[in-house]
Amino acid sequence: MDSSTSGIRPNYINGEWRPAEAYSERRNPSDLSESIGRFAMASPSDVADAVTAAHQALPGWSAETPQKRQDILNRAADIVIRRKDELAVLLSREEGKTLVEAKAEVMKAGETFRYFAGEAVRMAGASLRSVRAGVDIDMRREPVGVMALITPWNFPFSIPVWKSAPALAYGNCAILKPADLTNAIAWELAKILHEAGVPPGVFQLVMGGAETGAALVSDQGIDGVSFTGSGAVGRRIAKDVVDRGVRLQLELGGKNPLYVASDADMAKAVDAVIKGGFYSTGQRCTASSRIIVDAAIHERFVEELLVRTRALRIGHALDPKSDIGPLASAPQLQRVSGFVAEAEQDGAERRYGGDRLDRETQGYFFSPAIFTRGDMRQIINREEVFGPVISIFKAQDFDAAVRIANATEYGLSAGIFTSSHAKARAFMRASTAGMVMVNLPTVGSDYHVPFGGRGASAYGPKEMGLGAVEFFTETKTAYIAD
Ligand SMILES: NC(=O)C1=CN([C@@H]2O[C@H](COP(=O)(O)OP(=O)(O)OC[C@H]3O[C@@H](n4cnc5c(N)ncnc54)[C@H](OP(=O)(O)O)[C@@H]3O)[C@@H](O)[C@H]2O)C=CC1
Ligand SMILES: CCCCCC(=O)O
Repeated sequence: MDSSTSGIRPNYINGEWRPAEAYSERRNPSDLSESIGRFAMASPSDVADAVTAAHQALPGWSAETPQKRQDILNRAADIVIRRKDELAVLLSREEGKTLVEAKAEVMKAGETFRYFAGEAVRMAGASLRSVRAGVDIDMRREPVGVMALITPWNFPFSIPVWKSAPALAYGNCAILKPADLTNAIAWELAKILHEAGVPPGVFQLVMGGAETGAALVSDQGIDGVSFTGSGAVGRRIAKDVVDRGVRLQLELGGKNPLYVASDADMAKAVDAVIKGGFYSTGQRCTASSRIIVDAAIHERFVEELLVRTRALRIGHALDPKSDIGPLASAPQLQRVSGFVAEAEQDGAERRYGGDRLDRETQGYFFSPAIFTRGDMRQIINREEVFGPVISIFKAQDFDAAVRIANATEYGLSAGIFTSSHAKARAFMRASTAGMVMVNLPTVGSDYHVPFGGRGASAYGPKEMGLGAVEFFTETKTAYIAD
């Protein structure tokens, strides 16, 4: 499958591995001396060929039995589970998350394939009586068509699977354009689906940068786009596709609050902030970035958080002693460092961290940053940092905490730590987020329920679970009289 002459991993178009002269190379963010590999950059004509191949495959695939689709997705799940250790090592080497986090991501991808394998035979409609005599109604679901899947680098295996599995389960054809930072693990996904027996043109991989993504989105043969990434790019894609009547699903950023009430279990709340704010090097759309703490416990909370944060081990993602790996890239390091500098200029008090770290290998290592004196006028509390940086607010009471929590254009995830069920229920009702966590970190989600946000965090149907069928199928209602 490799282009033997150059060792460049080829694209996967119409069931064949297609080489290209242009390539990009990825280096391990934990150890820049190590190359992860070289990956072919798909040209606009490669993208056009993929869209043509998808349309050629669509009639057969959409008419395929649900059993056949289920079998292929179950085989993909089997391969993922069988290869989970090597896939996790590759993911950790390429993206920089620790091996523990990489294994969790790979397992979640395998479970997602298994879930949507089952969904293939549960593509349910409804039969109803009409309000008119002698008329029956049949409502059924049908595939949308050729779907462009555009994914970010921070969950470079599970997000492509989150999109590919339902797309295929419901009879669509899918063309994946992964982030250029993380082609290696996406290439393995193409290999897995090829081995699982996906027919030519049903699933395809076109690697490349923003220009490859733009060529795919703007192709007139695309029937739907599922995008996960930054708000800026999502809005650009929306401008391009909505006028064309192309179906669109955007999963964007977050500025997620975690409220620690005075009756919270302090140790659990501190642990949740560490996991939600700093693990995965803070590079999660669901990361806890605004921590709101009741005034009565504010200083005790900050002190306990500082003790735990100082003990964190920042290092090579594959080192079992590392709690936190490097940032994913040089631009990420520059971006996060810039936010730290701005925060201090905006009046936030830097209590810990926020600096680039040297380690035995050259990498993008960065110390988790803790700011107090949080204020919504500070840029760090309005824009997504996408790094291990948290800002702590002091709240005088519950209502003040809810106001701060909701004071954002985003609405992805929000959390509360409290021992009061009444307070938890009140927060769940008052939150403007699409997902609310009670006594849990703001990160983490189950694969069988809808995932997604509101406001600037999303557009269109939710992903995953019962949400996926709304995006990856069209309903058709038939009225039948004798
Ligand atoms: N809501 C959610 O579920 C999640 C949201 N995110 C968000 O993603 C962001 C980080 O990921 P990141 O990859 O940097 O996001 P980007 O928006 O930069 O990129 C996302 C994807 O879009 C591609 N792309 C870039 N420009 C265009 C374009 N003009 N047309 C089509 N495709 C394009 C990128 O390609 P390339 O990278 O090759 O340039 C990449 O594959 C954060 O904001 C984070 O919050 C991340 C995970 C989950
Ligand atoms: C897989 C994409 C988003 C995952 C959200 C989370 O686990 O926090």
